[in-house]
Amino acid sequence: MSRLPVVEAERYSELLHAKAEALASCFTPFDPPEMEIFPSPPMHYRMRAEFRVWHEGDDLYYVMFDTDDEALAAQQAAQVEAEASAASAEGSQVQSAQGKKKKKRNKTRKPVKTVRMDDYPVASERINALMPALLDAIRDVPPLRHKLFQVEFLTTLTGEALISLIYHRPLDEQWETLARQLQVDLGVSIIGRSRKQRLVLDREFVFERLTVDGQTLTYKQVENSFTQPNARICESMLSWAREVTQGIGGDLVELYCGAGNFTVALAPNFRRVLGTEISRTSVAAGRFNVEINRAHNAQVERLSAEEFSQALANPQSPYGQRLGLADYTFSTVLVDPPRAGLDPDTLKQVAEYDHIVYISCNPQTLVENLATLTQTHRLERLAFFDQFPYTDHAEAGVLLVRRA
Ligand SMILES: C[S@@+](CC[C@H](N)C(=O)[O-])C[C@H]1O[C@@H](n2cnc3c(N)ncnc32)[C@H](O)[C@@H]1O
Repeated sequence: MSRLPVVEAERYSELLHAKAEALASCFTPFDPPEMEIFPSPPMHYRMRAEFRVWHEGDDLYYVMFDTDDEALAAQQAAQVEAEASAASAEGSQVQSAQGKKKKKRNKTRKPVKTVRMDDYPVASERINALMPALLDAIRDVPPLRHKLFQVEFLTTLTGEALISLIYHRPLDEQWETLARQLQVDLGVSIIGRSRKQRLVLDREFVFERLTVDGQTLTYKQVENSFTQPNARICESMLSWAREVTQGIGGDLVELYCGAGNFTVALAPNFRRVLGTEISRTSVAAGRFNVEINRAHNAQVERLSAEEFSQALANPQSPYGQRLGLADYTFSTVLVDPPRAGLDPDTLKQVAEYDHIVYISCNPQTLVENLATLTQTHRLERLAFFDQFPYTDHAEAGVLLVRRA
């Protein structure tokens, strides 16, 4: 099966409803309410995309890997990286003994299935415009194309764009001078990366503006850190979460809060909000986003979900005191974990709140966690957000309320 989404805009509605039906059937053991369905735009919905760069003689183009096997995809990535590195040693017809050895080893691996990507209809229009423009601008400029093996695009609804160029060689002053000109020519910000090197020429972030329930929220999104890929679906998720928590009051704790995506949007519904997150970069962006959106009742702290469970169990511990846990009265928890879902301690802790909002990018682990949570809580709201059209992946949201 193909991992790469194939856009079939005219069939989008049919595919959406088939996926919704399959998803809804996962929740039947939990006596669910009717599932709310939030469609994506049928095209140009992904605000970020990354491609490998394939060098072929004087030409270069983007490729992606097409397999449903994650391990194979990772292996292919490593293989193509090695090959791209060898191929981009342009002009050199002499292969090193090491290079020959590498090539021989690769022959024993499964064949790489790479797909040439001249455009990417699921990605934003800005990414589609930048894809050929970037290649045209660097094709005949050896210092910019030499050993370039990956390109990452991060764009926004407001039209901002940041491009990361990733190399198998150290970046020097000549690269920097030419990349600075490239920024101007393309109207983007550029970051150059190679082993142990990260050159931020202008800035390492973009500003996204999302409309939530008629209100515009501004989010700093930093390169190479988590952001919801589908901006319109993100707006739907934020509006839904705001609606289902309206009138609850009390305090909200959020685990896995990233750069404060939900923290900022839900702050008006609560007396105070505490967002927690493990990534240093996301925590810094989260604090910035709290400030810029004047969510003065919210704070973002760096700690893992596991550490938070420990702190909550002992509010007088150093962590508990630093967070001021004794001053909170949490009525609600919002979790938005990675695909693995909640670890056993976090699951136990989450069951302690009267209201649970669970946003999940993996229905399988959500269902596993619901088997525990529905022993104490009833499933009050259920939503399907089509974050990843034309794939089997589904994003779901549930509201659980403690049983009387
Ligand atoms: C699916 S993302 C959600 C981020 C955020 N809610 C949003 O909407 O952008 C999951 C987040 O969990 C963070 N994370 C992963 N493992 C964690 C852990 N054990 N404790 C706390 N945060 C974790 C990741 O850094 C990532 O930001």
